[in-house]
Amino acid sequence: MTTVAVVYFSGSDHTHLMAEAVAAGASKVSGTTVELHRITGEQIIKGRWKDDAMMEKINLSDAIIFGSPTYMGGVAAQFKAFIDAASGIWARQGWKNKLAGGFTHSGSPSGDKEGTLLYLVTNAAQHSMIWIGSGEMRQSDGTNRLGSYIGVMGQADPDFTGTKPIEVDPGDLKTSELYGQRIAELTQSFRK
Ligand SMILES: Cc1cc2nc3c(=O)[nH]c(=O)nc-3n(C[C@H](O)[C@H](O)[C@H](O)COP(=O)(O)O)c2cc1C
Repeated sequence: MTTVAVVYFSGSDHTHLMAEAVAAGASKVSGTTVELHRITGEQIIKGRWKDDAMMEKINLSDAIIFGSPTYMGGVAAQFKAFIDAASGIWARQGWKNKLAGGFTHSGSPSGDKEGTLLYLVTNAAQHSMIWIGSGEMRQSDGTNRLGSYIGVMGQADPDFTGTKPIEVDPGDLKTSELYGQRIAELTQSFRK
């Protein structure tokens, strides 16, 4: 049995929907336990993220898939606070050789999402984790429609009226699901 943790922040639920799709994909792989861990602003006190119970669970996983919306070309502050809280784990290399992946959602077509994913790669490298790319070619059914190979990208035009339901492009959801499945399968191969 292997455990895949999906750790993410989402301000207005696009990244949350992607996280659920990643989890659904990972759940398709028998012998995989999937955990969704949502970072919230309430976990940050005086600028420091703290949730010992959540961190303990994440530490026990075999793979961690990180998700954040793109805010100003990088990860959201709330997510960065979690990353900074994990620096103690970095010091003892507690995540070494766990598999890692990442996804992000933005409002603009580019929106500089690459900056977010590249930061997640850097963080994984600092932890000596093994980064897994998206692994899908662009396809006419919407799979990897944004052509991101580092990790998974999603994009939807912002609704400045605040009246429309929160939706993620079906192709981005499919890509997220395939990514979760890919990481769960690779985690099982790696742990054999
Ligand atoms: C503080 C802030 C900064 C943002 N910066 C960017 C950005 O740099 N590029 C972009 O395309 N969208 C940007 N957006 C839009 C978000 O990426 C977009 O709304 C995304 O879907 C939010 O994901 P969520 O629903 O999971 O919170 C920003 C939104 C906020 C609130």
